[in-house]
Amino acid sequence: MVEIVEQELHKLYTLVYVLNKDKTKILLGLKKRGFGKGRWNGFGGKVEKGETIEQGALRELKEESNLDAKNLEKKGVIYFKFEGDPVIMDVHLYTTTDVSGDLIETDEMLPKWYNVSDLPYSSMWPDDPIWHPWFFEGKIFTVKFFFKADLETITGYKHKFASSVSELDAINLDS
Ligand SMILES: CNc1ncnc2c1ncn2[C@@H]1O[C@H](COP(=O)(O)OP(=O)(O)OP(=O)(O)O)[C@@H](O)[C@H]1O
Repeated sequence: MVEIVEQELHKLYTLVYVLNKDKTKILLGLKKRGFGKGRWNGFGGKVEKGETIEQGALRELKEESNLDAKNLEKKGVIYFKFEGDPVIMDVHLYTTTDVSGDLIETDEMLPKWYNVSDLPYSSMWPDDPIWHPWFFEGKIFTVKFFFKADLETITGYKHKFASSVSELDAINLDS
């Protein structure tokens, strides 16, 4: 018997959520082109060769909003698997309340501050309302979402919480 195993290829991405000091507001950007066009999201993108994930997160934040972050706090890893696509997106999630520079609209993003209690979920990724409660409660987590090829329908997810960031890498969602 031949067992067919689908190869999984992982690609590294970053996602940065900028919050105000009292964490009542979040800076989102309306994606103007490419993957996720028309959706409000944090700032981020692919990690490039030769940079650390954190360097990639800082670079994407700067490229997409013109902001510099003083420090980034890691909050989790979110995996996305789309039906029929062997690539798994490994999205490393960071947050900061400490940014400097002038916020600008860029080719990629139209930025806007939102009240945390009033986010535009109908124009955001459908996974956001699932993991946002964990994020806003300050939890550290890892989660894997399974999407249909329509990039819209979630067929399932599995998640685990970590007690510290250093624990994150060791989490196996399949055990
Ligand atoms: C499926 N559900 C999802 N839910 C929440 N966030 C999601 C997401 N899927 C992708 N994301 C984020 O969207 C950005 C895409 O990045 P993306 O534009 O592709 O990368 P990058 O800027 O390098 O691209 P180009 O320079 O245009 O090639 C990146 O932050 C990534 O973490």
